[in-house]
Amino acid sequence: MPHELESLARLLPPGRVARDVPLAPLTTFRIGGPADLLVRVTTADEMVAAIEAVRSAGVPWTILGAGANVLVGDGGVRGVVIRSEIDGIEWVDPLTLRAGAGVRTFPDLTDRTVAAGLAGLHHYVGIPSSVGGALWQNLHFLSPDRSRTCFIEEVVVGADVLTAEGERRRVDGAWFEFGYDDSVLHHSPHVVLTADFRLERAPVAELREVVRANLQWRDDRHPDLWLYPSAGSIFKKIEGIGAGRLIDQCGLKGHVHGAAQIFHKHANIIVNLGGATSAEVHALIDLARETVLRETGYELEVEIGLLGDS
Ligand SMILES: NC(=O)C1=CN([C@@H]2O[C@H](COP(=O)(O)OP(=O)(O)OC[C@H]3O[C@@H](n4cnc5c(N)ncnc54)[C@H](OP(=O)(O)O)[C@@H]3O)[C@@H](O)[C@H]2O)C=CC1
Ligand SMILES: C=C(O[C@H]1[C@H](O)[C@@H](CO)O[C@H](OP(=O)(O)OP(=O)(O)OC[C@H]2O[C@@H](n3ccc(=O)[nH]c3=O)[C@H](O)[C@@H]2O)[C@@H]1NC(C)=O)C(=O)O
Repeated sequence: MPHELESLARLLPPGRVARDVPLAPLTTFRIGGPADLLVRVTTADEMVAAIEAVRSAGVPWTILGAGANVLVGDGGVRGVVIRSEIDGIEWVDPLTLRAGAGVRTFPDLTDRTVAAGLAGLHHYVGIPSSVGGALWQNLHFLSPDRSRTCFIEEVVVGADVLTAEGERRRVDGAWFEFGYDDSVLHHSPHVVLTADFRLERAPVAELREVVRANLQWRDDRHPDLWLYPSAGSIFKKIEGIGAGRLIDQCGLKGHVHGAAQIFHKHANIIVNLGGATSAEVHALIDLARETVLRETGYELEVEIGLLGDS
């Protein structure tokens, strides 16, 4: 191990740096080989120390949040995987919540804000994500009347980040250059340490009704992660058409390859039926892309992050 990583291991509490750690249990897909080295950080200072160590050691590194939007290759991930478990939720003022990048948007932030009668994060109930992953992908869900999509960017007012240049600084929401399934985090290796969300007062009963309806909506379409591990939508949205609808029209819904399946309720989701490999999921991705292109002319683009060696 390079000496910078030895020093990091000495700095962190015992057990937070380990070699050859299987990543499958750290993902909602439950698929993937080991990280050469896994480092778990629970504070912003530990994250900064970890990034400084991997940068000066010159080894490849990857950040993992809730592991809800990634497919890890069967060969695992070379170099260092830093799991963001940055903790802590505090009120900056009565309407502004600050949360560590490793905090779960659901259930931690939804539960806390709904109970306090604050609107803004309740839309994202039921969606697995860390705060860092939510900013990375601009977490989104349909509005209560289903007429538009709500994005987490609407409530992000600031964040503490470690920039790609190694500077720790406070940024505002605009700095993230949010788009659909997109932010500046996709394009430069900046790291989110904490984020601030500005919320609005709303009656608790009204928020609870949105929570109930959104959970019902997801339950009707999405796999229960305990029964069917998955990573949510596999392909990017095709506005007004629907990636899932195209795959469905091509007759691929329910198609099985090994232990991976194009989910029987929603064709844009691939599920792990038990012991699926990354290679099996890739085979289904290729099948869907080739079939949809041949039969409809549309090119499907993968939405999830593909980590490591397939
Ligand atoms: N709508 C839905 O039903 C679903 C939506 N999702 C979305 O997927 C995302 C899942 O989040 P999560 O599981 O936590 O992410 P993951 O653990 O899946 O990590 C995905 C990527 O997020 C980036 N990332 C994570 N934390 C940080 C951080 N602190 N700073 C910078 N980058 C970070 C990393 O990108 P890099 O490697 O480039 O550094 C990482 O590879 C959410 O945004 C959610 O919207 C997921 C499932 C279902
Ligand atoms: C699941 C995710 O995000 C979800 C998000 O939860 C919901 C609610 O906002 O809207 C999107 O789903 P979606 O179901 O609209 O996505 P698509 O797969 O493009 O489906 C569009 C439409 O196709 C139709 N459809 C879908 C699947 C199917 O098997 N058959 C079918 O006919 C449905 O009418 C559906 O409404 C996001 N998916 C994408 C790719 O943008 C994720 O990011 O992982």
